[in-house]
Order: sequence, then structure tokens, then C-alpha cells
Amino acid sequence: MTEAAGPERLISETEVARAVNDLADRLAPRLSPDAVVVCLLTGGLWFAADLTRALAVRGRPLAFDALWLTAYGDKTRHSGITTVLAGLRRPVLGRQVLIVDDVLESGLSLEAARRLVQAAGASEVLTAVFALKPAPTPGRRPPDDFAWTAPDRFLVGYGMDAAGAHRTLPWIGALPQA
Ligand SMILES: O=P(O)(O)OC[C@H]1O[C@H](OP(=O)(O)OP(=O)(O)O)[C@H](O)[C@@H]1O
Ligand SMILES: Nc1nc2[nH]cnc2c(=O)[nH]1
Repeated sequence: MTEAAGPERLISETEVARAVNDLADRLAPRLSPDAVVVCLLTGGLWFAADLTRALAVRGRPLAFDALWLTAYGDKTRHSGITTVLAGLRRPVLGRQVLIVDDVLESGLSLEAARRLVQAAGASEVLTAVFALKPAPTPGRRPPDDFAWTAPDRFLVGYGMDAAGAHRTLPWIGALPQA
């Protein structure tokens, strides 16, 4: 019996850390000390933890909140419906918000989050993702910044899962191509 191939490593833990720090260098001057970071759960958690600590050592120890969204389930394509499993806990009225997520593909998840944050009265919404994938359809809104240009592969690790697997890897890989 042959063993199933694991993910192909695309970017190491060290390269991930460097990319997060470079992103924090660019973002810190754009952020108000009163800004709120909104992490998109579940996948955004690992990136948000690293990015917020990198921002804190750059003079931006920001408030933190989360939105729990799901759209892919156990599939490798967006379902077309973004379900809100849990909303914001604290008011963002009149405050700058930085939404952070692990990966942007169709952009539908980030757009759903943007609408929720705008509806909650944020004065400005910035977005940052770790991995920016090629747009599957034209017209996707780009994030305000991102850490890494990803290939058109299904990614795992650093928050990204394949039906629940591989999320906690410290590096990013891609599932073997069929
Ligand atoms: O740009 P999009 O095509 O919307 O894809 C990006 C979203 O896909 C994943 O979420 P998923 O629905 O898999 O939930 P998860 O955070 O629990 O992994 C990921 O965490 C992003 O939020
Ligand atoms: N795990 C994972 N989730 C995604 N959501 C959108 N693209 C991806 C991807 O490449 N991997």
C-alpha cells in the first residue's frame, strides 16, 4: 500500500515570520493607535496573533476582536454563501478597523466581513491577508496589503485547513495536484 503524499512545502516558518514583519513595517504607520484589529476566524487566527504582536512592538498595541465566518466547509471552493457563526463582541463605531485573514481567493469572505464592520459604524476599514491568491474571477477587490503572493494551489498550514487537517502547521504548503 502506498502512503498518501503530504502537502508540498511552499514557504518556510522563517519566511512566514519575515513576511509578517515586513507587512507590519508597512502597516504600522497607516494605523491609528485607536484602531481595532478584527481577525476572521478560524483561519486568520495564527496570522492575526503574529501580526498584532509585530504591530505592538512597532508602537501599535491595538484592540482586538474577531468575526467567525465560514464559507468553504470541507470543500476547496467557496460555497457561494458566507455564514456568520459569531459577530463582533465590542463596538467599533467611529474607529479605524484592520480586518486580517489568512488567505484571499474569491474575496467573498473579506467582503462579507467588510460589510459587517462598515454596518457596525467603523470610520475606516483596512484589510490585510497573509496569502494573496490569483483572482478566480475578474473584479475582486484587492486587500489593502498582503504578506505573500501565493500560487493557484489549495494552501494549507499557518491557519489554512483541508477539511480540518494541517491548520496548525507553522509553514505553508499546497495539497498535491491531482
Ligand atoms: O477569498 P475567499 O474565496 O472567500 O476565501 C478566503 C476564506 O477561505 C477560508 O475560510 P473558510 O471558509 O475555509 O473558513 P476557515 O476560516 O474556518 O478555514 C479562509 O480562512 C478565508 O476566510
Ligand atoms: N485552506 C484554504 N482555504 C482557502 N480559502 C480560499 N483559498 C484557500 C486555500 O487555498 N486554502
